[in-house]
Amino acid sequence: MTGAAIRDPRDRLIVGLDLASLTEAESVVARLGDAVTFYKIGFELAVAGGLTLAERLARSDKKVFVDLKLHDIGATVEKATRQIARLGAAMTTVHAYPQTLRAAAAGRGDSALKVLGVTVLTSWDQSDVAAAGFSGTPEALVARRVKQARDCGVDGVICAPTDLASVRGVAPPPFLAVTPGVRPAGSAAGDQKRVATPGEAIRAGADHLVVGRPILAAPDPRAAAEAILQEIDQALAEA
Ligand SMILES: O=c1ccn([C@@H]2O[C@H](COP(=O)(O)O)[C@@H](O)[C@H]2O)c(=O)[nH]1
Repeated sequence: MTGAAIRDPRDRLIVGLDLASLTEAESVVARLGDAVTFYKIGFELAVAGGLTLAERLARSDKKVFVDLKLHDIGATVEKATRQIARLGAAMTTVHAYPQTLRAAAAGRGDSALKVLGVTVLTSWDQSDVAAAGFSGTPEALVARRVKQARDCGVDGVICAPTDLASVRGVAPPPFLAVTPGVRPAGSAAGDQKRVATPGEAIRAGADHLVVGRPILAAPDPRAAAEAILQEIDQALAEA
């Protein structure tokens, strides 16, 4: 199920478990309880044994996004993607370069895993794009990478919520648009540079929102997640 068809706000919110140990991650999952059904496991937790948690969550009643942003020679990316599919993950990421995208699409095969191409990191602005050696704006680079992701056979992209209007112009649903860089009004942006609120992201066409620190660092993580779910629900009702 993708895009407009996803009406339960819990299927839209992906909580990033950016934590240093399995113990901490398991404690957050327990605290969030049935308020959260979708988790992301990235580099920090993955190197602390997080892939075993990914497998356990996927075998329980949760969905899991294994966010390893693969980028390597094609054979390596293809085999790694196949292994991530075997964990039972619902989503994974590769950097949005054509060779890498095609390899990941091959590794996914006909499994249920959704492969997403990372377009331009949400922590990048114009100066970071230039420093990395690319000409043009972040928006232009995102648009180019979305077209390449679509043409290379992956299932969607990671983009900033502020990119969604142009992303949706190039790749309408059911192509997935998943957005980190989501900040409830008043919460600290941290190192994120292209940000929007949960409501803005949903109204602009995001399928799923990834939220880490605004929930993990909150005094009451469950209440913070529930406030975001309420905002998502409100935005869906307006759509
Ligand atoms: O462009 C990207 C790609 C991935 N991320 C990941 O999303 C979360 C965001 O966490 P916050 O604490 O809500 O900022 C984090 O795991 C990143 O690795 C991203 O932010 N931007």
